[in-house]
Amino acid sequence: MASEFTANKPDGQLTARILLADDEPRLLTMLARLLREQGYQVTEAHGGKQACEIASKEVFDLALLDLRMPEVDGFATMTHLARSQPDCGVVVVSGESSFNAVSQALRQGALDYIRKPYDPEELLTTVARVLKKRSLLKAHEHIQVRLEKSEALHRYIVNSSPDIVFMLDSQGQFCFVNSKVSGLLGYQPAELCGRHFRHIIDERDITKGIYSLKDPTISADNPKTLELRLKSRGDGNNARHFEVTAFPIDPQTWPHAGTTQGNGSGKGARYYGTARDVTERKEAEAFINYQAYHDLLTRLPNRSLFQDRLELAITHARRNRQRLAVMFLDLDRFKVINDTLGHGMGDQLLQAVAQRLEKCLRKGDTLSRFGGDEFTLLLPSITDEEDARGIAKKLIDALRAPFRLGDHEVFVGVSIGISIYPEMGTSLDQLIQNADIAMYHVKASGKDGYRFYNETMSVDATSRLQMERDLRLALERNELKVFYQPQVCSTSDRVVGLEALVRWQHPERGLIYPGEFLPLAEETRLIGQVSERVLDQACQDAARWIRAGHKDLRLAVNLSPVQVEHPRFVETLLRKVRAHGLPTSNLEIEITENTIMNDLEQISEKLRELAATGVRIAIDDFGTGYSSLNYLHRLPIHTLKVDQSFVKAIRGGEDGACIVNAIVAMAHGLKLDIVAEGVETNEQLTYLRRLGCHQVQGFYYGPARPSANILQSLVKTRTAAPVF
Ligand SMILES: Nc1nc2c(ncn2[C@@H]2O[C@@H]3COP(=O)(O)O[C@H]4[C@@H](O)[C@H](n5cnc6c(=O)[nH]c(N)nc65)O[C@@H]4COP(=O)(O)O[C@H]3[C@H]2O)c(=O)[nH]1
Repeated sequence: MASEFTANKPDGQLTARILLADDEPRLLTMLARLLREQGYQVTEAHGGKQACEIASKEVFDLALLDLRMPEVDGFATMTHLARSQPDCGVVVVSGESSFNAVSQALRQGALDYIRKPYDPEELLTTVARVLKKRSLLKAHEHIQVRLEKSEALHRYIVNSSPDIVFMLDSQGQFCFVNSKVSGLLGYQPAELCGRHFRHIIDERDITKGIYSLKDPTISADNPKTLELRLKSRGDGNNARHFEVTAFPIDPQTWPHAGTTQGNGSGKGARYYGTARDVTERKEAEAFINYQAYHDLLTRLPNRSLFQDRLELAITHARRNRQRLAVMFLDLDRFKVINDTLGHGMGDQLLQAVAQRLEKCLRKGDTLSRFGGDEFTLLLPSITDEEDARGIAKKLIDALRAPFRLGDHEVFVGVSIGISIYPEMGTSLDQLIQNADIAMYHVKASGKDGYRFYNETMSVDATSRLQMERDLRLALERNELKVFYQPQVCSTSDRVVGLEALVRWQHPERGLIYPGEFLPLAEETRLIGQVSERVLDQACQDAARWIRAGHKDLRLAVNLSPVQVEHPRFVETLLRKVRAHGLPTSNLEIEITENTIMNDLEQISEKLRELAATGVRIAIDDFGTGYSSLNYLHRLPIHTLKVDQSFVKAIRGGEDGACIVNAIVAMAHGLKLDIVAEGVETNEQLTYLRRLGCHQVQGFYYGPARPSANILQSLVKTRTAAPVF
């Protein structure tokens, strides 16, 4: 039970409550009067027994007790008071002056001893002193309790902080660290106290950490904030990122007393600091940064990072008079695979390609994904072109083996253009652009190879761009026309078929032949639109001629690989043919061996589907490609078209003639029709007739003509003169 001085007198003096216990009524009354005169609140007890009873009900600040009292003496009363009112002070006022009695009273807790008869002045002085002492003690206790509460609150706040809070001594050793360190890094505060702070800093940041505290400009008003990696306990590799703020503290201002509880007392502290875990933020920043400079699919540097590195490499090469190489790589057949097998497979393929390419490179080289199926490569220090040539060959070889994508095995090639600093460009843009131009020349000349840039290529590139623009316009303005070349029966001279051949009626350049614009159309994917136009027009024209009475007329249409490899090729083709009312049995599609071999499995299925509807299939330019007997009998092929280069060789027993012989024999053996292309002379015609090649096509019978000229030629038969 706490005893408080409950009221103040008007003059501000405390009014203490005093219990008097004496068995002599006269002395009791005198003492009570004396004390009351001083303003104290006095309660009188006649003997120890009554004192104990009163003390059980009322609260006192001080008890003045006689020792010798009947029934319950002063010692017993003290014992009772100590139990019931431990805060009540006791002063003994007794005639008993033996040493034993006095010392026992003091041992039992009496604060002072006044011997009877007492000097009133002396008694009042003692009472006032004891009360004052009691009051000071109470105040001290009160402050102590508040301090403890406050310290507990602060400790709670510090330990609940989301940050590590620490203090270091002048040597940089921990003298306090909050318990957050255990959750974030796994250390117990007690094991860190006394250890140097470098103990928890990642090796890479130790110098930075140590020098930061030595900075003469840091102060409480100007704390030092820096990012440090701190090691987790027991796992040096697993560092986390912290934003550490630290500043020196004036030791005079720091209360040195305190409990330790394992965290350290902060004694001797010279620096105070906090460490905020910013690992997640750093990781997010690192990821954003990575994303900004990398291609997430292949994990290769992206265009921006490549350009940064190239810029640096150029500066370095210029300063050291060195050379460097930039390569522009474009995959061959990627678009077809991507369209046919889907983008998921396409992505897998790009990843696999990137891995294979990377294996060919040295540390310091930068391979980047430039976009789509384009990659760029920087070789920062090469001695001469031979170095670049060696790498280019290695890259081409690396992609030669087939790639396994699910159940499919696919082949991709790569076309590589190379520019060398300083001979083939001195700036970033020039080097990349020239490598790109060189790459296009590889594509134009048959793909899967490499070329170094030279100045004549730029002219081509400019005209190529112009042509691409023109071709788009041509599609819009309907400048593409379909011409037809007859396929004639060599024995009857009757026109049995017409081959549709596209022409571009250019407003300025006149008639342009497909050899000039189809490769570009293939590269730029415009081939899809070009082919649709031709197919539409040709089906429409042929259907009209068939309706006009030429019901056996065969229409031969060339198809590009891009068309055939398209996933919905069969469906699209049949829809068009039927839309124009052309019987499928009157249509023959011409495809090259290379188109078939690009993906034998897929394409044979499509050809079977088409053949089942009556569409005929012809192999164009036969003899110039694989000429594999293996696929001939596995596919629904109706016609072989002998390439005109072999027909041209029918001149007095050249090898070409032998090839024609072989092809015709093979076609007979396989029961296939055969059409010889490029027949220009009577000699060739006679030779082919004798060989049993009954269908021919060529300038001998006339070139391809516009549709307006066709109908009349269909009714004519010829003996010696051309059809057209
Ligand atoms: N020297 C000579 N040449 C002759 C003779 N008879 C015909 N030619 C030419 O030989 C080519 C035959 O067509 P191809 O082998 O299918 O070769 C075609 C074909 O592969 C492609 N092509 C033409 N039109 C189309 C089309 O609409 N779509 C697709 N995908 N390709 C086409 O372009 C190639 C070239 O077509 P063209 O320039 O029209 O050239 C045609 C034709 O004009 C001759 O007696 N002597």
